[in-house]
Amino acid sequence: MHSQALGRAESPAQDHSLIDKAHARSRAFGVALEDKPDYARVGKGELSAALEESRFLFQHAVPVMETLYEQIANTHSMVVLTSAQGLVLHSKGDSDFLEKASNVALMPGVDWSEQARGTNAVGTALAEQEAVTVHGAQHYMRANQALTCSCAPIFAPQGQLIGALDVSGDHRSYHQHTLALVRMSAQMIENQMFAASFPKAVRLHFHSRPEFLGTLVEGIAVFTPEGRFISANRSAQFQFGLSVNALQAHTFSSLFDLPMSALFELFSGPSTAPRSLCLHNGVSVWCRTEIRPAGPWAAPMVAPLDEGGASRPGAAEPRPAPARRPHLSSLQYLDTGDEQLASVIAKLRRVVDRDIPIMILGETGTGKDLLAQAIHNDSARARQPFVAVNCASIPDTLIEAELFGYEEGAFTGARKKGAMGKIQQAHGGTLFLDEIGDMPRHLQARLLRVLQERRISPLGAGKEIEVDVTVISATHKNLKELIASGEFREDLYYRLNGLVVRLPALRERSDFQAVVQKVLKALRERGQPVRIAPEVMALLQRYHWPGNVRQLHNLLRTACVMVDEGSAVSLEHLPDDFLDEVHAPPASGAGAPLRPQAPVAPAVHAAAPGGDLDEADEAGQRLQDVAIHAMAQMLRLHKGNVSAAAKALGVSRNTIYRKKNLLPPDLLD
Ligand SMILES: Nc1ncnc2c1ncn2[C@@H]1O[C@H](COP(=O)(O)OP(=O)(O)OP(=O)(O)O)[C@@H](O)[C@H]1O
Repeated sequence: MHSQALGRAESPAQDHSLIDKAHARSRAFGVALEDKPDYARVGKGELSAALEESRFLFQHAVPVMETLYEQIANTHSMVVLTSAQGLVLHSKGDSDFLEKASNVALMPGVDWSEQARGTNAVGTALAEQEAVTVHGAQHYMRANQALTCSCAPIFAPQGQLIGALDVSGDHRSYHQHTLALVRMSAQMIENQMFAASFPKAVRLHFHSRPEFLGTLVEGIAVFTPEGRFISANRSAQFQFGLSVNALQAHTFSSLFDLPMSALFELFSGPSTAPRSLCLHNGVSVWCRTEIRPAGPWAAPMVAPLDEGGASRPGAAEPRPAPARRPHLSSLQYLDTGDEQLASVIAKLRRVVDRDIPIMILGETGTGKDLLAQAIHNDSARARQPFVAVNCASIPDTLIEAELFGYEEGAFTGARKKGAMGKIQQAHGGTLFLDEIGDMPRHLQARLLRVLQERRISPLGAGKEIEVDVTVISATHKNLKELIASGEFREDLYYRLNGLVVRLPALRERSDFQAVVQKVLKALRERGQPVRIAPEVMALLQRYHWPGNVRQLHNLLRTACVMVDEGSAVSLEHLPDDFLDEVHAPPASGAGAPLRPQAPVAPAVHAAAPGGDLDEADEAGQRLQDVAIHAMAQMLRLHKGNVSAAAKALGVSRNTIYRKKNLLPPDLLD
């Protein structure tokens, strides 16, 4: 589209309240209406630092700016790229429309924040995080009223504001479509940055109309190969009806009501035709995906710029992402000063690489999965696969195929070429059997045979396949009780419990503050603020944390999102439901939400002093009834969506799956 084809109008249809708000901010900043134009540029060092910080944006924005400029050439306008602070990083075009005194106004190094220049498209778009045109007299400073400017903010693939794209020109050259053009160009930059990020992630392209796949308006969402949400572009956020922050609590299966394995299955054939899927809100979309190998998925932020601001040859090529971050995945990382945990870690270190099966016990969210990964990463098998199977979340009817795999035609609906089971996938590495207490009885014998004979026979296969796996299992259940009731095989139990370790609940740990700091550090690595006010720490320390570290992690993540950059997390940033729970008087039989000041022993079947075991059992039963009732209510509210119900309750999905036998059968999706 050439500029001549753009429609003209006298002035933009503008949301006046937005301009009024910007004027009020400008007054509060003390910007003077009549200030003489002063377009002093920041020093060379400061500009280089800003360019360095924005190098990823710069690399992807410059080519788009060229194209945009071709479309507005001869309109006495310039295309301008700024940082998130409103500092001009790059501009393209002829500044002859500017008065002599101000012909450097749009040059790199000039600050166009609202604080510096009052209401203007760049400053106001950044402040409002919204695309805006500021035309003629709408500018706060008289010196800028000869301009018409349209600007759109630009967001990084991880969701944070990183800059703005602007077209500024003589106010007489105003075109009503300039803002749309700028908005589309900003989106193009965002999509290109998105495409260059998360190289190893599973990337899903989708739109309700198949002809829009591959265009600027398609939704793109990326997930880890295990199905954890990583990020989504603007269109995807719009289609999900959720912001990128809200999406952090989701997984592929909670957004598409399908397990990740079904997606792999759907796109496993040679056809690249789009397939129809249904979003969690009931909207049907057409999807395309490229299944990539599992592996590290974080985005490299590409190579640095040289002095002149140009990217180095080949700089757009992503550097290979580092392998796993060692501090996040080793036993050493988990040791933060709690004595019980230190002794667990010391025992584990002795058995790593000794081919001794390890069993991890602990409440939900205490970090059993993380510990299993750490054991694997500290072992000689670290470069081989780590394959986790959650026995509680796979329906009984599928667990056999999931674990042992199947051959072509093994059962109705079996995939054409058959499928490799998880045990075989773990060959050479570690098989982590999470929630082993939920393994159906009839499969326990088969599993035992695999562990004894180190061979598997996939469903429908005549032959056996050798497998070499080291096994780690985990459960929150009392396996001895399950053995007594005949639900768990004793011989399998003894096969699995070479070394049994128990992870302490968060409320029992003496290193609570260190755990909080570690979780905050992990959040900071995703660009979020980290300080925490002392009264918040005191409150957190007194809470009883039924969901353990997972609950703490979720709470801090939400709180950090609420906080302005540089400020500390204070009480007002904590979610209302958490504060309600903390401040509610303890319901009879439901236990107090705050833990006693002194560390407590695990409360399993502990009779109160002077009380008898029956009373404790009764209280435990009442507690269980309350929990089941709450789960059923939440599941009803969320139409059987286990992830959404678990999130609303602040528990893990496993906690709900574990109670599935006690819940009305039609409630689980
Ligand atoms: N020591 C820790 N430091 C930081 N984060 C942790 C720690 N332990 C657990 N977490 C975090 O808490 C969450 C739950 O951990 P994990 O899945 O390992 O628990 P789990 O005991 O296996 O839970 P479940 O029994 O419900 O499967 C994860 O987000 C994990 O990263």
